[in-house]
Amino acid sequence: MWFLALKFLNPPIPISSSLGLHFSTPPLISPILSSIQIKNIPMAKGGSMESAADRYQSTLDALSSLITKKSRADKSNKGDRYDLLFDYLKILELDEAISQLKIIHVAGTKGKGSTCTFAESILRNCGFRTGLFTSPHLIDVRERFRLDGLEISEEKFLEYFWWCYDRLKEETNDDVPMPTYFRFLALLAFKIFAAEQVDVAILEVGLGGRFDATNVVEKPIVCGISSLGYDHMEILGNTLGEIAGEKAGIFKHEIPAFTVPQPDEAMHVLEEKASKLNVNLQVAHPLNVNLLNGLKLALEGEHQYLNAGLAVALCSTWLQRTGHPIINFNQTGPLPEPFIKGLTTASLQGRAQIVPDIESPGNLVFYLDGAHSPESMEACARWFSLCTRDDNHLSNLNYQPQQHMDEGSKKDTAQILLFNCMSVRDPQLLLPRLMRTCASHGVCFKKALFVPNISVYHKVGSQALPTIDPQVDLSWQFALQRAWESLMQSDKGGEPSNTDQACEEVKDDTGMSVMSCKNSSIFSSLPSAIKWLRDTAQKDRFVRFQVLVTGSLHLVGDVLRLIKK
Ligand SMILES: Nc1ncnc2c1ncn2[C@@H]1O[C@H](COP(=O)(O)OP(=O)(O)OP(=O)(O)O)[C@@H](O)[C@H]1O
Repeated sequence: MWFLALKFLNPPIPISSSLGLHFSTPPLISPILSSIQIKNIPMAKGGSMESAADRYQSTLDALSSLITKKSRADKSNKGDRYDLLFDYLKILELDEAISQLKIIHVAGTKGKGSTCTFAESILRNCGFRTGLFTSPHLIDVRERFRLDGLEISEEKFLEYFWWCYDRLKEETNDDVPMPTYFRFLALLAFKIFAAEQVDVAILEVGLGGRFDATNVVEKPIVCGISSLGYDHMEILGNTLGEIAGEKAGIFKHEIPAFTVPQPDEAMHVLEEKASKLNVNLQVAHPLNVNLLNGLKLALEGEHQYLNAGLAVALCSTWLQRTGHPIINFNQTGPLPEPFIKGLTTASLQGRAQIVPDIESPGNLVFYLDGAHSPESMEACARWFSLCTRDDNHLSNLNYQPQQHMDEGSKKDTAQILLFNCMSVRDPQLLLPRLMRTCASHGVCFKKALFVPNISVYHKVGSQALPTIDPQVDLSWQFALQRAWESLMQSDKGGEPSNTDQACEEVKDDTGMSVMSCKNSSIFSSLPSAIKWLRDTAQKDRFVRFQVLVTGSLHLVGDVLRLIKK
């Protein structure tokens, strides 16, 4: 049985504000901030003020200038000077403010973003003012900062951005250089959440845990470790135990923590680290679907029940520890109504997202999921296979498949893969998992398309698509294609290599030479691939084309930008 004292029944303990810069009702532009900000608005030629769009772009340019190749902590943290973060906190006068925030801190290999999104939605539905910091973003950097469930307004973003950026620019030097990209974003999140006086700040770790910029938090209310697996091994270590050790770096003395069921090797390390810090570490079980009163989780895929179970445990503990007691937390009693509402209405782009194409005659649907690790590839493949089996999931989207189609009949559907991954990933680990998990559910891709991303890592993009590089290097896409063709051949009992014979060199619609093979094609740009898909859907109107876009959250973001325009 749950007993939940919600905010409207029992107001939470007020969050004290000792930060001089706090404002009780945040004004649109505070006097202190606007005076700093105004000197930053660059003048256009002829003395006129910069337009809003130019101003936003110059802000993104300033942010891009912080991206360095060495912006991520390596395992030993050598040369990365974690201590600098404490200098930045002082410069920004944030050390005291952070200690006032009531934080939920989540690390993990997969499911961090989803868990944080569920937790935010639950606590917002309980009546709290929420701040959510996630990464990466798909289209606009402001997606990373949500206030009360909505991405921060452009106005507020600019205000806080320049407040932080200017102070840091003024106070940093050769010994204390400007923070790198992710560190700056984390500091900005702290600034936003402190100034906006959120009741709860939910923070997703960027990478690892121990040396992540979010880990400057000394006393969170509760910590979570989502599913552990193999990713970023060059930084975090090659074994699950080593990876778990880095993630457990977010545990704090006597602060309770939850995790999901993990492989033994990882669980042992989590338990060991927890016991050293006197942390009460508990395993949150996957959410029981029956607790949702016949509704569905807002984020699709079986793996989301793991993330939802973790979010429920984190929120229950947060409520309890901040003076809003849920007595007797157990998994069998009914869930409080705001929990159900939170879990069934949360939203996060690019994770198991289904978007019918608005430009096609009703027979082209994109299934987008930013999976990029072996375990998430499998989760993604299961989700795609299960939802392409039936069209019920489309009814929520007001999508009407072609009337004349024999709905549900396999012969009327064709599954296509649109794939790219970053070259630090191993396609030999990702593609076989994807292909074989789909095949085990009876789904075979008619064609795989390999494309380069449009977004580039060393620049933070705006809403507009960056220009496409006509001299793009496709060698990575050729490698992916060879891996795919070889996989297809070996799965059909043929020789695993020697795929080139089945391929021919052709020109794509930009005039670039690309390889077209029996089971796959390369496109030199994403718009060319989308155009091909739309033309194909137009030509074959009796077939429903179901396109799985996966391998990279950047690719997913680029596709969303193109198809949602
Ligand atoms: N519990 C899980 N187990 C396995 N895969 C998962 C799980 N949760 C999410 N995924 C997969 O990982 C992808 C990213 O999900 P999410 O953003 O929640 O995780 P993340 O840990 O924040 O990932 P990233 O490191 O990419 O930010 C999803 O699209 C899905 O394919």
